[in-house]
Amino acid sequence: MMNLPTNRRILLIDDMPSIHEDFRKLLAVSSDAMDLLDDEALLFGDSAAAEQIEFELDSAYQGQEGLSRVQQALQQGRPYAMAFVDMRMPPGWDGVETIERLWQADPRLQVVICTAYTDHAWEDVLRRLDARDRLLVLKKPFDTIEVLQLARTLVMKWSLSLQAQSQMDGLEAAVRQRTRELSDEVQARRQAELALRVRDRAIEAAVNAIMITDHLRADQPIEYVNPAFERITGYPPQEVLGRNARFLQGDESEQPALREIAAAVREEREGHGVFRNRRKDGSAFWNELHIAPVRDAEGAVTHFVGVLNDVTAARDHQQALEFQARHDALTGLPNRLMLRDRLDQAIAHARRMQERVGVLWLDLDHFKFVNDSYGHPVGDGLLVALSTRLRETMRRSDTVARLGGDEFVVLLPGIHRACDASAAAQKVLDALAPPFEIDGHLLHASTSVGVSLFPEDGDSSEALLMHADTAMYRAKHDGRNGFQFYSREMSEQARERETLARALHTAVDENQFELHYQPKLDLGSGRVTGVEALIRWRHPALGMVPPSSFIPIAEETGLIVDIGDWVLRTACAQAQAWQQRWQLGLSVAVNVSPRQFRQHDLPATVRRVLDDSGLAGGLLELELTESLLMHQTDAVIETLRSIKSMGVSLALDDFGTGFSSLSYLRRFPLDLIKIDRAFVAGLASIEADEAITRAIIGMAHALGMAVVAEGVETPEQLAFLQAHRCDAAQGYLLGRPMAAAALDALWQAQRNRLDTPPAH
Ligand SMILES: Nc1nc2c(ncn2[C@@H]2O[C@@H]3COP(=O)(O)O[C@H]4[C@@H](O)[C@H](n5cnc6c(=O)[nH]c(N)nc65)O[C@@H]4COP(=O)(O)O[C@H]3[C@H]2O)c(=O)[nH]1
Repeated sequence: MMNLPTNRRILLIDDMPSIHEDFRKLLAVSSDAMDLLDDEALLFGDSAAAEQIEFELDSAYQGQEGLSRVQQALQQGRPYAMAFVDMRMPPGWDGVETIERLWQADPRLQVVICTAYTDHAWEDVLRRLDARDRLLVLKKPFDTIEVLQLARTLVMKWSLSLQAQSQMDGLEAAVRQRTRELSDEVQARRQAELALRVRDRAIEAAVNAIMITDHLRADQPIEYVNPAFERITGYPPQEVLGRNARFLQGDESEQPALREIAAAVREEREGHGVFRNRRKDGSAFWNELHIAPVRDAEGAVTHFVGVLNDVTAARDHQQALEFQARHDALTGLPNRLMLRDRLDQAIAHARRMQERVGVLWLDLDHFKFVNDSYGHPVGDGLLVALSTRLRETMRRSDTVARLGGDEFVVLLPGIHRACDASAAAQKVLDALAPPFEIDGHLLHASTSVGVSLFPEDGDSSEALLMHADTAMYRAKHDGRNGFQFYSREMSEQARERETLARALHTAVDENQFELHYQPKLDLGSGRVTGVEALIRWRHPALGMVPPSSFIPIAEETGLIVDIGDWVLRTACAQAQAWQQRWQLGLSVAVNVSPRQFRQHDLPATVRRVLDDSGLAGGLLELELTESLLMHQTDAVIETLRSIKSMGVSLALDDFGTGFSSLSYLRRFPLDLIKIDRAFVAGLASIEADEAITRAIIGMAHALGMAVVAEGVETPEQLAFLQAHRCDAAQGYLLGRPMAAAALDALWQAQRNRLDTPPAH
């Protein structure tokens, strides 16, 4: 038996105090009543009778009072289970009105109308109150048992209905709860479906190809591919579903990245690789593939998801960048970086195989002239053409690299003898000998080549390159357009050169230079008509340093410009001093180096120096080298002309040692040619030298130029030159270069001779 909520509170509303008395007695538990209840228990099997029923009876004598008691009881949380309400209670509300009010306050209150008669028809009453199950009618006079039974039943009913209500509320709450849960579930399912749809859509719309394979079936067939798969590979889904993805490999199944993917599948883990695949049309593309296993609830792999990305463009770009980083932009040849790699490899290989490695360092002779004279596009064209020729000439296994500017290196891996390297060097020289035609210009690209060998000249790429460079420098020094093997002495010389270069800076700052002057004899008159100024460096520790040792360094370092200015100023000042003192019209010849000619505004300098010294332009002669004129241009001719317009003479020095082409002499406004002392040395002994000297004199005269012979040391040489109408001569025979003061005696004698009238 469940525990019912008990409520024994009963309110009696009646205007008759006697009735209240009667009810009080009635509802007190009498033995009769207990008997009666026992009978009921026997009949209904309920043990309610066993309970000690003690009603709590309250009294009210008017409807209003009854209402306030009901309200009070509600406030206390102890409502009445029922009320006996008298029908007629003058002067207050009658029973019906009272009941209406009571129910407004407490709709659960059960009411028993006590009446002997009624002013209302019962139908009206019931319709008006509309609460038949809460309302009973008790006719007076009351029967004790009836009242008691009514009270007991209604009290019980109140409890039962309260319980029923609470059960109903519980049920409703449970239903509400379940409904909420169900709607949550529905909502969650909807959201899951939406999320799946979004994911599906994302896969469908993905730029990357997505492929799902069945891991549980034999040969792991493709189960799904998204539209991007067809875009990238060209294969529509129907042609790939059910197949293993390896058909994308074509015949390139040996790529290392593929092995990594296969391992990842085998080991059921994530994997990544970039490899070449084939599209349906057979074209190759670079596929960057990521794969990841999909596991079921138990953790077993059921599928693999693969994301494919066509990275061909990015890879091409990267390869282009890598190519750029390792190649020369102009010629496409490997650059220094790549050369170093190849050289390192060649050395390692040669060391294992007991072979040699040859390094040829090439430097174009006079490339700067090409650039300066014809402009950079022509210079670039020459470099490109030369690169092509070199590449075509050398073996495929050789590396032809450009280090920048006009410097190239040819790497000869795996040679056996030193003569293999010299043969290669000669091949380079031969290949570059024929002229190049660039933009309508015929250009010669003579080259100086330095050769170093592994292992004898060094066992590292740095050493081999450095020594090949040193050897090249020597080759250039020894007359250009040739090759030279490296030797240990060269390194020593290179070191000396460096020391000298540093000392030369100090020499310029501290003016350690002097000028010596070598007389030039006019062979017609037998008089000294001028001198050549020759620089001397008196180094505080090294003593006299010959010009042949420091002029090339001064050229390389650019110091020649300052030195040349000093020479010009000093020589002109000296010539003017002599002129003022001796009035002999002696000219002074000054050597002008190519760099000086190129980098300096020479006409302006000459003008300034003449003005400053006061020397007449006609007494100055500039000696130019052949290489300076070799790449004749309008600019060079223009410079020469403007110098000549000051009355200054122009001489071509060391004629016969360089290209010695008389044809180009015609184009320059030259006044005289100086025959190199190498030819003069052979006069009166070597027939060929005599023939050449004769030819030079003849052709120079034909072109309106005078000829000066250098290095005359013997009377025979002098006699030969005189006999062949050479105009002037210099040489130890006639006078060594000497300090200015030492020449005063000569000028004095010459002055005297002029002042003494000839004897008749
Ligand atoms: N064996 C022999 N040699 C003779 C004889 N007569 C003269 N010499 C030498 O021949 C060289 C002539 O000068 P160079 O050909 O212009 O050759 C010059 C010239 O190219 C250059 N040089 C000298 N001074 C200057 C200068 O002030 N400026 C520039 N740019 N170069 C200079 O240095 C080169 C060498 O000058 P130096 O040593 O003074 O050598 C001088 C001179 O001393 C002889 O009979 N026999």
